[in-house]
Amino acid sequence: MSNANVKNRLVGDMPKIGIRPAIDGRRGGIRESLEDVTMNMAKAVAEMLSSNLKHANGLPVECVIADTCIGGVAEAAQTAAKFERAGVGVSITVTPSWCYPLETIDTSPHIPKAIWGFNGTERPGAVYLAAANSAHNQKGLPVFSIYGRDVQDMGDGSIPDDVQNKLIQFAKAGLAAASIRGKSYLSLGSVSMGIAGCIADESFFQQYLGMRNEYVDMTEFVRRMERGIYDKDEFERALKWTKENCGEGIDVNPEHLKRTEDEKVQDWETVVQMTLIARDLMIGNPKLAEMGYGEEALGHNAIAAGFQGQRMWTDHFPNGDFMEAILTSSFDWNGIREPYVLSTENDTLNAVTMLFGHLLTDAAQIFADVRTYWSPDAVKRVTGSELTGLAQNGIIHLTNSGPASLDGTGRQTKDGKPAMKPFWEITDNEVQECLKATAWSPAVDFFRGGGFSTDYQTLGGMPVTMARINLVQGLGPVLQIAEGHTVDIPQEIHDVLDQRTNPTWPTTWFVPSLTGEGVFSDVYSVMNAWGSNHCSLSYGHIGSSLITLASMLRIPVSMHNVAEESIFRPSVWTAFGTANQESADYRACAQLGPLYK
Ligand SMILES: C[C@H](O)[C@@H](O)[C@@H](O)C(=O)CO
Ligand SMILES: [Mn+2]
Repeated sequence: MSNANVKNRLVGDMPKIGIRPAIDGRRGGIRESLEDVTMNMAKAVAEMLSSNLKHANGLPVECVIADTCIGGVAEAAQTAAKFERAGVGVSITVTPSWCYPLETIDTSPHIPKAIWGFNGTERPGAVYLAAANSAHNQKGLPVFSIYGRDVQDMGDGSIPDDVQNKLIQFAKAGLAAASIRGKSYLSLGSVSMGIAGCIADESFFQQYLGMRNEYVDMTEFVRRMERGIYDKDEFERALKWTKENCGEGIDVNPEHLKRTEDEKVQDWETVVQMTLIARDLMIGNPKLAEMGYGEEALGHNAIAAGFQGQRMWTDHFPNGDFMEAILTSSFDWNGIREPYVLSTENDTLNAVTMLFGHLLTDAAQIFADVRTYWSPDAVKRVTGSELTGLAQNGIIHLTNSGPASLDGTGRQTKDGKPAMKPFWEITDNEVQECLKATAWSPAVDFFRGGGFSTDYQTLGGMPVTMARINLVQGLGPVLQIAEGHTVDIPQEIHDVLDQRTNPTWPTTWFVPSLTGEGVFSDVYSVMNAWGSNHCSLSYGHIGSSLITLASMLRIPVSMHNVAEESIFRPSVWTAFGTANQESADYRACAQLGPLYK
């Protein structure tokens, strides 16, 4: 595998989970009686988390345990220093006993925090938990409170399932926040066709995500193409792979607009070069240093990027569809690898949503235009046929204007059902199936400079979550979430609807799960309430994890269909009201303000 295509991070560079065993500091009996049981809780949590979690780049998740139990402020400070040296990004305090809250809690302002207070009664771990929660809340340092449902015996070293689930959900979201912090968003170009989501709002990136904004003009692609600033060997390999694996689809253009065969040959070379160049711009490439381009070799430390494309680029050059589709997929000519987060039309807000989804699921995301709500009546009128099954209440046509990750074909499987998986679970055979399910159609009239769009139909039956961050003046960022499923519809219906829309683009038919309440009372209302033209689609029902991450970053959730019992936010949220959680969420986020302000 080429060095260039590995996201060049080592285990040591990844944020760690810091585990803090807190203890009653009284010597002469109490502390001594608790040392082992407390440290063993820390070890059990570390073991459980590192065996259940990986970073999205495939590296193992490491836990760092405090050198001693924390009985007072001196040990709390020693632990904070150790964690800082070790690069801890998330902290979990565990205890089976009473301890002194203000002296033992983690007071670092930027690290997401949780406390597991053992549900036992020999020593009052839950009393500590409640007192520590109140200390955190009084100090404006939100903490996730974890308290098992059933009483355990003091000597019971196991972690109950409900506690495990909360620890995992908290740790995964906390690691996502910590992995984003300090990275860049790279705008390749600027605002596409007046789409507001393309505005890189620096305060949002800096204060809510802890990120930098980087900008490269699209002329940089021209410079690197014309001067050959890319790995030529890799280019030859990539082009060969592309010719062998990326079959050309139908050319639906009228004769006078069709690109000639010679132009198409040239276009393939251009789009493959663009793919190499965009990746190098994001993460750098040591090969470029060998070629004498030391500055270019470094890249922009970008964990996410977007390509403006339309219109300045696409009016003249081949479009970015191949580049966006391949980079956001879990494989290319170098083999199976972590997908890149690269947004179409440089929609920065959709890129951030994709980044959340990627870091929470470890898998590729589908970037989509939220194109059309097809009611059962409208479908009947234009096709003469009825929607049935999951599709019977209408369907939402998710179809990006050209590219989408090939994982979005749904040709990977989990337990025999369509899925989008972390790259380390994907097989060579599944890669072939994704490639076979995709045709690369010559771009239509919107794209005067040519290019090849990703034409596929997502298989039905995948549980998925549609999400989107919107920015609202005076309010800041808000997150929308709709869990649901991809659906198969009869091919004759698909063909009519696809033909009427654009037969060269990827299609996902989506049905949100209806709850009977608010905007989730019908499919139309979900579409009608969507806050922008784009969404990101993640595999699985991850609304609850998205809500946990959003609460860490103080982004309120403006709509969701997640069951109340699976919502997990810092304990201070309950102080903002318990009867109406949506309203409490807005007020908690507003009061706390962005994490990195
Ligand atoms: C081809 C068109 O310009 C599309 O790119 C446009 O409809 C969009 O996707 C807008 O988000
Ligand atoms: Mn679009």
